[in-house]
Amino acid sequence: MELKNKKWSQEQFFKVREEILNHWPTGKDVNLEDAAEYLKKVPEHKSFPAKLKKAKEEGITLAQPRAGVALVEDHINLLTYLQNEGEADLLPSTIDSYTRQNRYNECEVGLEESRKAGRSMLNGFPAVNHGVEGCRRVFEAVNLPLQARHGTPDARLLSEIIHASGWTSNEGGGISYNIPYAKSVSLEKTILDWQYCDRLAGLYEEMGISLNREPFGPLTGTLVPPSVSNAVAIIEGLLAAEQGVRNLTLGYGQCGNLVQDVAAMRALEEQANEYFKMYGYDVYLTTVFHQWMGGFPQDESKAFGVISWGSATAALAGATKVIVKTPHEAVGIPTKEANAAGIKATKQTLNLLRGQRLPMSKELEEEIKLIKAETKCILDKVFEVGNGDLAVGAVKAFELGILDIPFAPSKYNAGKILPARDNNGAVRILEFGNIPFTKEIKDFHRSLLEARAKVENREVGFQMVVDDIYAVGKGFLVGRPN
Ligand SMILES: CC[C@H]1O[C@@H](n2cnc3c(N)ncnc32)[C@H](O)[C@@H]1O
Repeated sequence: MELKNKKWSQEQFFKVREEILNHWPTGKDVNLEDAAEYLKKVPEHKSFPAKLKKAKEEGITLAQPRAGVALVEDHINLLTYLQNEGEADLLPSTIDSYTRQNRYNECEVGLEESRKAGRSMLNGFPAVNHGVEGCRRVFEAVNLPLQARHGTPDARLLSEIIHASGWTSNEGGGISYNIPYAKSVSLEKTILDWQYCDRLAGLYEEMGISLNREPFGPLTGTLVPPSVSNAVAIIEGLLAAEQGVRNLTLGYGQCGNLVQDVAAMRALEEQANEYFKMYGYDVYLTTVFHQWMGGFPQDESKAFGVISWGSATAALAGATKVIVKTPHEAVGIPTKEANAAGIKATKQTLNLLRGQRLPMSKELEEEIKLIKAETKCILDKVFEVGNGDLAVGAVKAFELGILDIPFAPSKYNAGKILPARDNNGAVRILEFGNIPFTKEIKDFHRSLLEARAKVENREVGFQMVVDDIYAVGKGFLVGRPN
């Protein structure tokens, strides 16, 4: 099928659907009419769109952890603990790495090993192998909305199964679940495959069932400049809207400087809404702020400092939702206790800051303007190289380095862009590659990096990037020279 940013016909969709439901035996248990009936019975308090809308109207920030283990019963115990002890507002099921690569055979092995070992031998919940039956058991056991969180380039079967199971939100996108997650999967394929996932959500919308879609905002989560991640978020939002998605959460990964992070969230929401309006999409938009996605301190007390700073920033930015980290972030998959502790620390901070927003200031206003201007430079070029087609333009933009994500593993990513922090810790750009910013914007970034270099009595250069990558793990924001 030729890639273009056009809503799939039902014929196109059902033709592909026949094939993907055969990718694993559990696919045969997915029945659209049965799924629609099941979804129509989802109560408000277990619907992602409903709960997000309520939070946005009340001006509060919801807390959502990541969590996933191999066996259904253990996963139910984990989610129930995070709901009752952790006081989570929304629940995930973080899907395991084999499922993300469609390696369902390995999931079977991991499930068997988990039963034998009495603990999870997978790094997440293998939803495809558990199928609708297992995923519905999870959904019926909890009392909060449930979302699939993963990193799956081809999530077509996974999306069919989780939505048929009452899970009213799905994370991911054709760019955001490819470039940071895969090495050699073509963008044409993943953008097409995610058009399928969005068209599925659109189909349910047409049946009167609202489902939430959440592109993965942070991307590599390593010093990603706000305008770069905002551009990708808006592109994925527009691609989803074209397939009939009506309820979107666009996201951003914390960089660490308060004014820049609040500006990024404000710019994202305002600019995304401008584009939805410009292209005539009726989208209900909410936002998600991811607590620091880079290297974490090993020390758990210091980790709580990072978690609380991310929570405070999310609240002051007025994010609809914040994704929670845990004090085990530096070591691996958290215990349920550590996961719950991360949520409770987050909610304590959110509650202390309830109703507060970072006041407008000259600094904040300028940062919002800068991020919007940069994002517009990128999006204008994406449309141009795609001759007006956003899907084609996105693929071309990566080929030309117009879209370029720092430290991404994908061979389709140019990898020429190099970020570094300025003296206040805001993420700026040291090497632009082919990112199409104006000379004025490039000079502005350079001047800020020169100012830092002067303070640190060193040259602007790659060592700053290296120092910044390790800084937070060492307890600082800016990687100062020794
Ligand atoms: C996007 C990466 C984030 O997802 C987290 N993560 C990945 N798998 C799991 C998991 N199974 N349980 C809890 N957190 C998880 C990981 O710690 C990191 O913060």
